[in-house]
Amino acid sequence: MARLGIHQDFLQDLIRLERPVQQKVVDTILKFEQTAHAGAHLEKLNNIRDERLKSIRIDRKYRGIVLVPDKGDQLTLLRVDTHDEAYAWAQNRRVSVNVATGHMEIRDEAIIDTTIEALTQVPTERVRPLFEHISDADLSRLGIDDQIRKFARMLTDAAMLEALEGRLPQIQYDVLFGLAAGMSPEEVWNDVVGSAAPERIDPEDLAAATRRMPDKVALVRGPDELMELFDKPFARWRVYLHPLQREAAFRSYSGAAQVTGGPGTGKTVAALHRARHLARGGGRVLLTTFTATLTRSLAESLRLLETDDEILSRIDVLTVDQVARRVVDGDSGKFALLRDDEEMEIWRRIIRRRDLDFGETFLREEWRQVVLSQQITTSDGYLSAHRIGRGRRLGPLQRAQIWRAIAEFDQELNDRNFRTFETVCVEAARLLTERDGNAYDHVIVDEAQDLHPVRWRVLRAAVAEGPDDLFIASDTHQRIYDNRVSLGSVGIHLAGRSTRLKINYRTTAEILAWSCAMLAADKIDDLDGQRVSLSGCRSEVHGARPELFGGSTKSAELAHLVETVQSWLDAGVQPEEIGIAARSGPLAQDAAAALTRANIPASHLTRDKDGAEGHVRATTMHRMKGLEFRCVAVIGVGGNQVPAAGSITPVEQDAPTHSNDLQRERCLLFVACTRARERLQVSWHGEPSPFLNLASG
Ligand SMILES: Nc1ncnc2c1ncn2[C@@H]1O[C@H](COP(=O)(O)OP(=O)(O)OP(=O)(O)O)[C@@H](O)[C@H]1O
Repeated sequence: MARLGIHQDFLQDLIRLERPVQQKVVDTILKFEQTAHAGAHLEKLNNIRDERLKSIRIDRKYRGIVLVPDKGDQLTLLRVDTHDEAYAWAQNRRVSVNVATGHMEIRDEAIIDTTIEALTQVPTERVRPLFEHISDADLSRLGIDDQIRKFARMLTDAAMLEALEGRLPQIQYDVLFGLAAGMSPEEVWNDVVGSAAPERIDPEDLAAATRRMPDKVALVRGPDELMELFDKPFARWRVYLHPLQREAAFRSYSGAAQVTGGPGTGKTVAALHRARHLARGGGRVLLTTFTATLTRSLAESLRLLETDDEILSRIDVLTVDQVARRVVDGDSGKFALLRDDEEMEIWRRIIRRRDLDFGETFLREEWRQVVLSQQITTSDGYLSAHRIGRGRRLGPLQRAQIWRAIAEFDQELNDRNFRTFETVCVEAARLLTERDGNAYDHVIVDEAQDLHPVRWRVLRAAVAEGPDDLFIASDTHQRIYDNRVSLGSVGIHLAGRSTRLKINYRTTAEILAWSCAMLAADKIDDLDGQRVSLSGCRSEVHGARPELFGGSTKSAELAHLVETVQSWLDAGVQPEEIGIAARSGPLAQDAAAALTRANIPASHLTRDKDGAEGHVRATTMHRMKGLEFRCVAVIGVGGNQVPAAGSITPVEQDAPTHSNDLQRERCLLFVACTRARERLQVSWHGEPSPFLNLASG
């Protein structure tokens, strides 16, 4: 029986159609699938360049254009439009197989032919061809076919290429664009084409080409699923998975495995599919991450993916702290959990009592990052400990002083039955290790780059070492807290079981490139200690460049913000599709207040308060993690605010920590900027932040 696949680009068009037309498309697809002889519904088109394009009747007014490959029984719906528009579209198009990627691609052959014809008439003797330095062999290797090569050889500047954007096959356009921008063929291969095609490519075999791109063409499991896709267009990830996402999510691993990749490359999506896959296999699954806000959004997404309550009941979506708390609560009765400010007060008291020459933040971080991280329990252990990443050198006398302060802190917690999240985790890891039987069969960790070693130990102890035990999604370019870990040191060994995702589905190529440039000089390792870079992370969607604005005062900046938000609303963006990020909570609050004063509904998102429906959301850069918006304004990116002075260790006190702090602040700005799907505005008042590349906005 023939089946009809749906091309993603077509879905985007369909979302704009009226509801009754959408319903008729669904009915047509259903009818099509129920008929043994697919050809019964398809009509031949006249005056067509590509005979494999046929038409399907939706109703009196609308037609669909379907690709019918020469062999195979999967047809693909490429477009739905009014009768005349659909026919005009099909008449000019040709579908082909890209010989580098093996994917199906579509071009407006008519306009490319006309352009070549027009360029033939233009005398070019004195102008250098744009791709003079690139050989034919390189162009072919990068998947440029005869027609596009002929066109490319006539170009003398990049604007001529850009004029045909959307008309050339997308990958071939991106290849030429990269070369025109000065990238070498090798760089273009890595960045645009990606990994080599998995098998020998037959340029005539469209059926195989379609199968190779499940993230673009998908079979939908029935009319309900299709209708839901129209309702929730941003939930397309439930159906369209890239082959690498599919592999990461559904593969069986002999031990712990990880998925990495730049922002928006679908790591969370892979983690969600994996959670469902393992739960469907009967396992008890923990899906976890580091903040409650993130678990709320994971739980919501999971409910989009899986509706069967029985399967859902096998998946716990909890922060690591919640897991630890459950274990400890069940075992040791009531205790008081210290708030951050209460903990700092205890450290301050100890410093006063002992007349120490260290600040409370330094002592607390020494305790967290050296003592707890390395599970140090004796003064000798601390005297000989490596203090990697802590910078400031300490002599034996200072170490002895610090150790006594830490012992006093421990004592006070014990005497008063106080705990911090870290000590709860330490206890939970111990209890889980002592217990017979593990809490879970599989643990899946999202945003893993931000977990402290004590939390990793809880996770390690919650699942027995073995096949499919831990699945870790992370991007160390997005580390926004100070927690660094090498997985080996907490008993997690990946042994090369790692998948790197490269296609960004969230952000436009323009926003992504601008944001990635901010981290270009940073040296960043992954959780397994391997150097990683963002090169190769790309987006296939193009849009406006980020806008930059500097105001002379804070009120001028906020006034500009109000204007920008109003212009986005006027263009049809819904208020809840707009996010405002600031380095500090008070500035986010001021932004929400300025918008409200201008009669734009806005709320300030905090730890306990999600934004109201129908409101623009303003929050801190930290809280932006895990969110995404069509339009994002990152505000207050001034020299005095980003990096935040209070978060940077002075260079003269500790140079390595100073540069770690700067990197973390850059990553934070990077995270905020990469939450934008379509539009990004970055603004400041006074001097701009040194992190901003003002030339490239
Ligand atoms: N295969 C896909 N097809 C379409 N959209 C996708 C696909 N995979 C992911 N997306 C969409 O891309 C966006 C980013 O996905 P996701 O949050 O999983 O990325 P991420 O790598 O976890 O991002 P980050 O690291 O920035 O938090 C989401 O809107 C998601 O719906």
